[in-house]
Amino acid sequence: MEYDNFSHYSKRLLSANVLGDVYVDLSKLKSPKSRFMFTRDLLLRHKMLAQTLDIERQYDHPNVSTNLRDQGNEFFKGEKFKKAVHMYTKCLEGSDPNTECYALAVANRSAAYFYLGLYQLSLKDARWAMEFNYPSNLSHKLYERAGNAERALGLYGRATQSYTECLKRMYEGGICSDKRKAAIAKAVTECKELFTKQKKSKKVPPADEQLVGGRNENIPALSAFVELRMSKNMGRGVYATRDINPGDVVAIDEPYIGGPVSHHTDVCHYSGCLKLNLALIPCPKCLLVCYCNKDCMNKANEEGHYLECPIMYFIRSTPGITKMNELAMKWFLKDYLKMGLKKYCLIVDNFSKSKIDPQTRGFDETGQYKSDNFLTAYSLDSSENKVPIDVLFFFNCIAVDMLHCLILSGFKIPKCYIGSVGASLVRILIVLDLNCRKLNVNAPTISLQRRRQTTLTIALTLYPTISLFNHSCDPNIKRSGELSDRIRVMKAIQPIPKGSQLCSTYGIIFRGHTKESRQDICNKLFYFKCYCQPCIENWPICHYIPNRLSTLNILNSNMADIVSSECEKFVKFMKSPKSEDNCEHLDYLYSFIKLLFTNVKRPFQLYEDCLEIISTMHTISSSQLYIGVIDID
Ligand SMILES: C[S@@+](CC[C@H](N)C(=O)[O-])C[C@H]1O[C@@H](n2cnc3c(N)ncnc32)[C@H](O)[C@@H]1O
Repeated sequence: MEYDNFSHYSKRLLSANVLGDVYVDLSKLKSPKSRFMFTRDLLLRHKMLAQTLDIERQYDHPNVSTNLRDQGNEFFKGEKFKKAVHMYTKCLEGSDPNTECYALAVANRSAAYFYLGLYQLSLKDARWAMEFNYPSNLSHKLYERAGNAERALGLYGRATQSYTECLKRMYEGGICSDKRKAAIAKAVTECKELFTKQKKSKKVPPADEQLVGGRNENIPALSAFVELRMSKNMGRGVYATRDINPGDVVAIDEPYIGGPVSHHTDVCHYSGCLKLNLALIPCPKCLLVCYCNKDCMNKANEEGHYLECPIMYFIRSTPGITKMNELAMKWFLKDYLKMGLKKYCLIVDNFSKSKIDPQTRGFDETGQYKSDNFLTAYSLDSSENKVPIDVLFFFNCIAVDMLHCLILSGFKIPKCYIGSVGASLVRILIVLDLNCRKLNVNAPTISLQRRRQTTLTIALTLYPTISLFNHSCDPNIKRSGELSDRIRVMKAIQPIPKGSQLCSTYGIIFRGHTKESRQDICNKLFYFKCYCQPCIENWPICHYIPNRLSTLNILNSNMADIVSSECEKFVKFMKSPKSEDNCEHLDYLYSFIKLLFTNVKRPFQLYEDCLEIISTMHTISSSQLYIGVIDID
């Protein structure tokens, strides 16, 4: 099963001999609220919920921590930096983060990392130490170290700021020699110069992308050249109202909610930021979420982190996909704070009672579909009635567990609202599961290889407008631009004639998987039978795709010679070394794919090759960005 610890709740019920009835009873209940309350009663009755939020955290005696740190210091003096890091880490594992010893050990480890040449780790620890109880009269040392690490990483803008802060603190403390101050002042000047030089040599960033034809009147994140239409097999979908060309921008969407995909990822936890940053600072209370800076931290608190903070540890121990559970709680708290409990419950209750029109789902009363609107996100596909009963029960249990912890932490919720909030959490979990976790092909990503074949998802993000696109195993639109950006730009990668549907891929394309395995994936992950062209026509996979022109695949015999000579040119193009200038190549590739689109029957190998090159060229490598992004603008 693809959810972690899926049998967490069912196993315990099974041992109490009640599980068999549970699924039957649950499936008889028609309203989400009654299902939630049923599950809650069950878990309470079988004492499966936490009694208290007190964590029995045993710290070492302060003497033990100090001793470990001293041992680390000895290794450090002897220039045995690896051993020093090991000792400081041991000290940190047993120390109370509220003590000076903890802050000193983090700071010392930062120094050891620096000497090992592990500048990113050194920087991270220096920033962490600043957030804890590091003696303020010594704080200039941390800023100097941060500056040194940033300088070594080529982050001259950040280094200038750190050295300047160091100098300021040296003067305030009045303890450093003039010689030391002069050295730091020199570092400030040098980094400033390097930063100016670096800025000048940086390539001009790509121009801001614009939606082709401007914004859509009713769906502002989509192009004016598309509209929503219903189809029997796919429900709602996005269709072209004019011919759309490869390279045209068809959607620019912002996430409704988002968070790092794992706590090991260097991504800011604040939903409105989600930037990569090698020197994130932790929330000083829970230490479990990290931010770029105080500004992001404050904004996240305004959106509800202060309410989830006391239960962060417990959410992290819930089964399922912890990061998704976290995101669900974050989503609820954000909207609870925006609307207040009464209004929130009224809205979610009305939603669950009303008959949903599949065509206008997610549009507001003024006829707008906006990605920043609660009901737009809340009404995204949740495959009503298709989610298996065991999965539905599992999500209900998680929602019960999380809400129970929230209440234990002091969150006030009148009894009459428990069912509404709980049921809304279940819906949020399912919407997130289907539209952001499994559909993470659109999520912010970094490349692990220069050619971007392998990427790593760094954040879970819910894009309400992009979620309107149906899936095709032969997508004609794809994400483009910087892959790590939280703002997602979708571009056409093939010609899309007026009246055709715009489809992205949910992660599978026909070239790599047989029809059976594609259908299997769509069914298992998204609960639908795929009705895209390659599935209906059973297109062959990769090595069976025709790679020669013949009377069988030339659609227009008058064009045969031109197509044939252009194909020869394209083969030469593929073999030739490429310059860095993508734009120059893209114009050529767009014209070639358009020629094949109208004249050759698909699938055809050169068409598929051209398509792949276009998709790759539309995205910007972020391997450099992983470092560069944290420098100042
Ligand atoms: C993210 S939503 C896409 C928008 C959705 N059609 C709507 O009405 O809002 C995903 C759902 O669309 C439908 N869908 C998407 N691609 C499909 C395909 N290739 N074949 C059949 N149904 C599809 C399935 O019902 C799936 O659960």
